[in-house]
Amino acid sequence: MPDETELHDEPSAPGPALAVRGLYKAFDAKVAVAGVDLTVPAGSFFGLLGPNGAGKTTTLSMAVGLLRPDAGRAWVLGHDVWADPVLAKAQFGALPDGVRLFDRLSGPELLAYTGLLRGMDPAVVDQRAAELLDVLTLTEAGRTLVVDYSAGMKKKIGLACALLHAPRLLVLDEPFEAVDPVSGALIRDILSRYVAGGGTVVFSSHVMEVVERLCSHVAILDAGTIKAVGAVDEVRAGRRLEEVFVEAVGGRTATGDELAWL
Ligand SMILES: Nc1ncnc2c1ncn2[C@@H]1O[C@H](COP(=O)(O)OP(=O)(O)OP(=O)(O)O)[C@@H](O)[C@H]1O
Repeated sequence: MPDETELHDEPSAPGPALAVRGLYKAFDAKVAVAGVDLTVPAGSFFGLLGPNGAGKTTTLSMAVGLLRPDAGRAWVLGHDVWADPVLAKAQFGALPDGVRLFDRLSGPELLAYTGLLRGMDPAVVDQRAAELLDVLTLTEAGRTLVVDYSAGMKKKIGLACALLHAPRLLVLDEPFEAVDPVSGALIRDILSRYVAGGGTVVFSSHVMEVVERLCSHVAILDAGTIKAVGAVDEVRAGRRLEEVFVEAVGGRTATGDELAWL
């Protein structure tokens, strides 16, 4: 584990939307995140790419205050996520991994509950909830409990909860996973408009095309460390992002001899 004194300086004002310094997390002997520094500029569309098990979920969970790091710090719009959690958490909306939701509620109930927890005016919550359910095609689900939603519907209601209080930063773990192509296109549109309007999005993915199409900035994470980071064009340096990714994470190619029994 790195010594806290080795950490880089705190991000200076006017700060980035999200900054993490020296994030480190081990689960017993397994080091999941091995000292990650990231600076997400305000107004950027930032993709965190990495193969399975790279540490994306662990990094984002620590960045939004859902998982306590063994070392390191995180700031949202200048507010320390661990020292000043109430203020920091008011600044962003998060879609956590596995969509940890109060799923014994219907979609409208979950949105109402989320809005009231955030101290929002009930009339505003009702109006925004109806609009979000409509735009995300969840109105038809009616009183169905979220626990009985499909995986893609759970992603969408989780996204609706993250958007409800109109935060300036969204931190989304695999927002496109399990959603159908129509919903995927819809979510891309919503997020693109949100960024065009001055918001900042950070999301994790393994889908290169989505990151290449949407993002202004990218970080490639592998084995708990950042292998490349910067504006997408800088990281790509004239190549396809997939090539850079495979090179960065040491991709393996099939020789044709594997699984000969299959
Ligand atoms: N609660 C936990 N207990 C033990 N090990 C964990 C725990 N959470 C994560 N890990 C381990 O930490 C490593 C990083 O996991 P993480 O979920 O952050 O990766 P990821 O990049 O999000 O992967 P994926 O793309 O497959 O979702 C993995 O080796 C995983 O097994």
